[in-house]
Amino acid sequence: MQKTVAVLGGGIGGLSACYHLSKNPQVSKIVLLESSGRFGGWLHSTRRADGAVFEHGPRGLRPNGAVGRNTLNMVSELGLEKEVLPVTYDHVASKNRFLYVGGQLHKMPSSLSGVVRTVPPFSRPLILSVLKEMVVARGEEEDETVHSFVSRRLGAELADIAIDCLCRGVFAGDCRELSVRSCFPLLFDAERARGSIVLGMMLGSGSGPDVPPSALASRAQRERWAQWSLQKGMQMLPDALEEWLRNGSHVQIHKHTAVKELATGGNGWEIKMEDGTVKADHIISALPAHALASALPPAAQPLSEQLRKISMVTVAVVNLEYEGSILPVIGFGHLIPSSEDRGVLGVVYDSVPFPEHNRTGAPTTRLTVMMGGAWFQEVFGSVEEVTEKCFLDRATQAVSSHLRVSAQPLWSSVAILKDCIPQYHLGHWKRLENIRHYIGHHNLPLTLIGASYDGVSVNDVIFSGRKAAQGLVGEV
Ligand SMILES: C=Cc1c2[nH]c(c1C)Cc1[nH]c(c(CCC(=O)O)c1C)Cc1[nH]c(c(C)c1CCC(=O)O)Cc1[nH]c(c(C)c1C=C)C2
Repeated sequence: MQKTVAVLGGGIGGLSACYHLSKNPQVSKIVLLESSGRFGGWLHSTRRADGAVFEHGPRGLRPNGAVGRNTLNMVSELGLEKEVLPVTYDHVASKNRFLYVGGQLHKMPSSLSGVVRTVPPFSRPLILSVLKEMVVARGEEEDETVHSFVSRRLGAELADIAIDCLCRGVFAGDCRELSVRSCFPLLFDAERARGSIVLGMMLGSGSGPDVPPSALASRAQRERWAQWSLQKGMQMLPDALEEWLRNGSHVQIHKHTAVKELATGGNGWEIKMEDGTVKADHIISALPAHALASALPPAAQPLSEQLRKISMVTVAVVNLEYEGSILPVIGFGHLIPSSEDRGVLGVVYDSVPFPEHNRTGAPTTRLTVMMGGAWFQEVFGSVEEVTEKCFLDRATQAVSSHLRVSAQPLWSSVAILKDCIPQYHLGHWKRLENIRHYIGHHNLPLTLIGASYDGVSVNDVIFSGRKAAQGLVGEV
């Protein structure tokens, strides 16, 4: 029998699920419901008439691993190959990353000599921590915070500075609360399998899903791409997916359609919106966990309770454009540990990896300052009350003190990404186990995808959409 699948949420995960469902002959109808007026979620680019492109959310994607190959395969199938802007590992934006500690920028070691010497802000050569790591006893806990795990294995200094920064760059989160098991499963598994992160990384600790590479993904590997973007910004990807879905005969696309309530009925669902009801045999939810919790029926209260425990943080993203080449250093950008400044997380030097996104004509420098995250409320107060001007002032202050830039920006934009990154706090794995057990035990025709569960990167989210769509084969 042919079935109807409803996909809730038109971010990149929901679009990816629809794309793969549209190739599944067992699915006769796909209904995509998006509450806002646009698809793509946090993938959002401003394209100015003079050719300049500014990213308000994720910028370069990584090509590595099964999930990275999977995204490039999709890019290729969507006909976007010619739009790809690769950045290789030997590019200066891949080699040079900085930390802002003690009022100064410090280049992170990127070669062997940087690992064997003492390189500030660290007080001893990194090689000593690495060698010692191999003999530290295996942890016994089911989960541990990222900070505690790294302090135990590599020392407090690396945890306080490097890992604190990394967690701010990836999760905009606090490494003292984030779970190593869920945020860095490769590190956790390496310790479990080999007793050491270093040995685990060298020897490998298991294989990922099998995703054969397209010609584009093979090219990325051959040419050693570290990251890539698209000519007119990352938003080209959801735009191309939307076009693909609009050309499909059995996909119904709805924008401005918020889901109010979900009710189970017969073997499927009744999805109540402001102006009508849709019936579906199966739901793929690409909504953030807390948004799904609010729509679930009262009978599913234990599930809603678990979903609500997956918290989110808000990031203020300020894009700045300056006249000329104003950077005192060249690289990917710099991160700031929470001990130095709790509110400003980092600065990305966008024009270094992607000069193609600069306006045509005279040279410019494009920067993005990221603020808030896990410290948003503490530093800036309530998201409803804080003004865009406050973020713009704080961002230009940070650029002038960290990069010694006294010029005023030519152009700026402030975006407040409310609840944009889920936080996999200590015990996240157990919450996922409870959630999946509830869904299985109650035979709910419901699949959860998106950043709230098994990985926050764009590649992870796209892959979760594919897995959900393919997992329905034989089931719907
Ligand atoms: C809106 C802000 C975001 C911040 N992190 C993410 C977003 C969308 C998500 C994210 N960023 C990175 C990853 C890792 C995996 C990947 O797919 O690339 C994820 C899930 C990488 C990254 N982005 C920045 C940094 C410093 C890193 C760490 C790794 C690296 O050095 O390449 C830029 C950056 N992103 C955020 C901040 C605060 C920041 C600071 C410069 C938050």
